[in-house]
Amino acid sequence: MSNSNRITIKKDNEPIYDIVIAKDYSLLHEELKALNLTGRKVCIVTDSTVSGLHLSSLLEILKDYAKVVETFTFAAGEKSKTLSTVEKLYEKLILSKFDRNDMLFALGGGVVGDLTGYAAATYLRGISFVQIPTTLLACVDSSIGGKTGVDFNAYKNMVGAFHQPKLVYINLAHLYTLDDRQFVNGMGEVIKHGLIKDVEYYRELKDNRSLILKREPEALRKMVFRSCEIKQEVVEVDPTEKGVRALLNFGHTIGHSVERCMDFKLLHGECVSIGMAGSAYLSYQRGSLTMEEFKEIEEVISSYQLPVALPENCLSAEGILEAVFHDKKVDGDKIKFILLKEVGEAVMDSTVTGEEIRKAIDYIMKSKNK
Ligand SMILES: NC(=O)c1ccc[n+]([C@@H]2O[C@H](COP(=O)([O-])OP(=O)(O)OC[C@H]3O[C@@H](n4cnc5c(N)ncnc54)[C@H](O)[C@@H]3O)[C@@H](O)[C@H]2O)c1
Ligand SMILES: O=C(O)C(=O)C[C@@H](O)[C@H](O)[C@H](O)COP(=O)(O)O
Ligand SMILES: [Zn+2]
Repeated sequence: MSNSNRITIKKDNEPIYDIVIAKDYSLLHEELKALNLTGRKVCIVTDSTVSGLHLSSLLEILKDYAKVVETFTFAAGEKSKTLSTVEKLYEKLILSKFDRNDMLFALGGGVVGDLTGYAAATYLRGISFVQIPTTLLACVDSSIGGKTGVDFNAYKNMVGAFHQPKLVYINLAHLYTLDDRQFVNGMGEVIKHGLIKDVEYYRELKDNRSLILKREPEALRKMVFRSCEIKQEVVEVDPTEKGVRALLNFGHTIGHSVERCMDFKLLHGECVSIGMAGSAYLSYQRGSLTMEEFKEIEEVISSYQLPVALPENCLSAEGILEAVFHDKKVDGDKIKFILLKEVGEAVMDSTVTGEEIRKAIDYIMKSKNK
């Protein structure tokens, strides 16, 4: 794995933005100079938890580069990822007279990043934004690739836009204030990367579990770097999800539905983990995975203390199936379902029937968390 600390995301071979992976904020200064914020206003958007932990250090740095530094803080959690929070942010930007040359900084997890990106995509028909992800999930997944948006009527990411950041700056020090549940939540997306794209990486995740769970600095840096590379490989080829980008949705069709049906009491990475177990079951039923491979996937997910089964007696299979057909992968009366062709290679399949998905849901309802 690379010792580099930079990944450049390109479009048609032209660089569009960098992901910088650092142990602190020391590399941010050069990046801010390059963004040329002189005379500009910036607004740091963050949530109520991150603001108490990490806002002041970023604020102090930005004050040296921008004319005005505003902050906008909203209540932490998925339930804030709505148009009404975006409206409050628009109000703040209008009152502070933000113009098209001013910039937003998303400091937080995927909720902050998705919401800030959407506000940036739509305010004045589009202003620039920077991603400073502070959860593992946001570092390896949501801050990269320009998918922005909010939930609507509790349906996930129903309103959104593709809008690429100017920079993704990962300060790995932030990952040490995450509690264990939030840390392993991000491992759901990391394991997904191995399963869909890189069997060797999946095996490393299996073998290096104790170092990763301890957040040993070099193991963490390497893992974040490799996951960012995998996300890069996919989003560069297909930035607006016309094709292969859909593979990043492995586990999400069922996962998003579980998130909604659980009223967001389970976290995104936890629901994706349950969804991956269901989708791996379907891949096994279709004959592309052996029983041993399928069981190993469940074991690897469980070994990170992530769920592979639904909590007992709390959901109806019908309700989950109904919400599956409202997710964004519906194409007429078909659903673009992501299966594993083999461990380390995902494939999109539009022939998966409602009956098959129902069987997978029944499986994750009846199976037990290990
Ligand atoms: N755009 C994309 O490509 C993409 C990809 C994956 C997930 N997502 C979205 O991302 C969201 C999930 O992201 P998330 O798991 O980061 O959730 P989140 O943003 O809600 O963060 C999780 C919790 O951790 C807290 N937190 C954040 N950083 C912290 C830190 N350094 N120390 C202590 N606490 C911290 C937050 O306050 C929050 O309570 C979902 O809405 C999901 O749909 C988007
Ligand atoms: O970047 C992508 O593309 C992904 O699908 C990454 C997912 O992990 C992420 O949860 C994404 O927000 C889901 O996209 P959606 O289009 O199904 O809402
Ligand atoms: Zn996801």
